[in-house]
Amino acid sequence: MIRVSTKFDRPDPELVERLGAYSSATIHEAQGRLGALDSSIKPVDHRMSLCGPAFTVQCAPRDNLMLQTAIAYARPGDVVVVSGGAYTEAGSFGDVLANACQSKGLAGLVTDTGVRDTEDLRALGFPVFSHSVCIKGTVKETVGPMCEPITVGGQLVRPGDVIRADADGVVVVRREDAAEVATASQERVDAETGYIAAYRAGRTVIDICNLEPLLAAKGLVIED
Ligand SMILES: O=C([O-])CC(=O)C(=O)O
Ligand SMILES: [Mg+2]
Repeated sequence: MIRVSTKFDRPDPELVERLGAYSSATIHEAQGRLGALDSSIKPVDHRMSLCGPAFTVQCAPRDNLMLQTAIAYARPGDVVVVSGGAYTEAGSFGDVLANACQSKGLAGLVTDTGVRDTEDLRALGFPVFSHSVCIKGTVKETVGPMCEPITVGGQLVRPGDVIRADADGVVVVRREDAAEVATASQERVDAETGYIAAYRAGRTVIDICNLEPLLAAKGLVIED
């Protein structure tokens, strides 16, 4: 017998909302360039984005039994994070399951395997981030872990960690670091807003980034 528990601590919803205000790239930078899932995991529509606690599940390759089970037990606001062993030649999720997720109020799905029915997923607007798009169907045979730490896109994802994803990619934030990362993200946005204002006012990259001493120290002489 395999026992799984669906009980885990979720982050404060206000904290999730705060992180959702920042882009995946900003969060990745703000937490010291950590947490980015492999860049091959991308939205099926660039307008899709999500932010929510991870509800993790491990599937056997080309088998979506546990993914279906996870959808049944995930809570509104959760992001279902699926490892299918990075098996690309399977369409483990499509518009039928997306309707099940959306009607439950789930925040989205992230997977290192494939999805299908992408035209319908785009029309539905349920946020789906996948490693591949593949028409090949899956079986429902293998039980496995749910709400346990898994590896997806080269990153460890634990249940309750915060997943933020947008057109640029997917980043995971440790639940215990979420408040600190939100603050650091705001600091980064403030700094970047300052850079943009300075560039628009006509200042140069050399000036703003103080590149002259750096380039000179590296022995670069520019004849302009
Ligand atoms: O049926 C499946 O297993 C996956 C799929 O295509 C859907 O959810 O529409
Ligand atoms: Mg389908």
